Amino acid sequence: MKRREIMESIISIRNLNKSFGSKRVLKDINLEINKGEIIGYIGPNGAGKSTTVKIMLGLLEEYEGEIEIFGKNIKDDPVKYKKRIGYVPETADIYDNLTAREYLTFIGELYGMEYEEVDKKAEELMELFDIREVYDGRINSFSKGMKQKVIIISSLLNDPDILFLDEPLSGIDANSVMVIKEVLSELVKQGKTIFYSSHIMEVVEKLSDRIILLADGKIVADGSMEDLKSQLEGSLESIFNQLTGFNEHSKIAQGIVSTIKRGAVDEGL
Ligand SMILES: Nc1ncnc2c1ncn2[C@@H]1O[C@H](COP(=O)(O)OP(=O)(O)OP(=O)(O)O)[C@@H](O)[C@H]1O
Repeated sequence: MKRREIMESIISIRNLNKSFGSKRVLKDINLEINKGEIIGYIGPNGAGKSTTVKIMLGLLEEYEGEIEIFGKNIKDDPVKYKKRIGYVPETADIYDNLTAREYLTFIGELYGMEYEEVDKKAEELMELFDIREVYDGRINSFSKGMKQKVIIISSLLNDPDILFLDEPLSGIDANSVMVIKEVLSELVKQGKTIFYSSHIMEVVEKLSDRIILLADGKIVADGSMEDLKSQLEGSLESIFNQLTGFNEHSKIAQGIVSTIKRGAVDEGL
């Protein structure tokens, strides 16, 4: 633990189990997350990462086990804790027909902020994220990265204590990625907690002070990058491969390439 002297649990997950029909998706998840941690939550496609996040956000209500956020069971008061969290979903249903100003002020007002206050804050954040010129443009005319920036801004308007980020940098250019990484590190220094889910291992490795690896609904690793490296060798990508038992990338790639070639007409161009 780098920065904190006293550990204060901010998210506590106990014996979490979740099934969709007969399929068990989360199997006995236990996690204590402390204030000020930046958690890299990783795992193969379908491991159960989004499901865990959706349960914590109160978007999926049927599950077994207990979840406490800010020291209270989320089922006891399913509304209050949400005012103190921000969420950047993997795919967002953003109101495309609105302008960024309309959308962001609407979100701010949902959090109970005054229109003038949220309007000013949103405009300043648009400026800082280098998209001020489209504040009054309709979101459906934005590029993927511009939309993603609007979603990130919307998640920060209420100055959340916990930020859940699901693949937040997708579509964002390299300069803005540097800014956002810096913002996240700064927020953590101020005591915010960040739950960061991504498949981009380089970013997770650099950003997170604790990495949790989920495979087939179970936690298979939980520790700092140094902890993981003391048990296994290589980069986070290679540790990920080792812990998920994956060593067939060349064979699979060759299979894909030879399948692509099959049956295609060679025009001899
Ligand atoms: N609403 C649903 N109904 C049925 N099955 C679901 C539902 N949502 C998720 N699942 C299943 O639960 C499993 C975990 O899905 P989840 O989206 O949590 O994985 P993930 O780790 O976030 O994957 P990815 O990295 O691809 O985003 C998958 O097998 C998925 O098919």
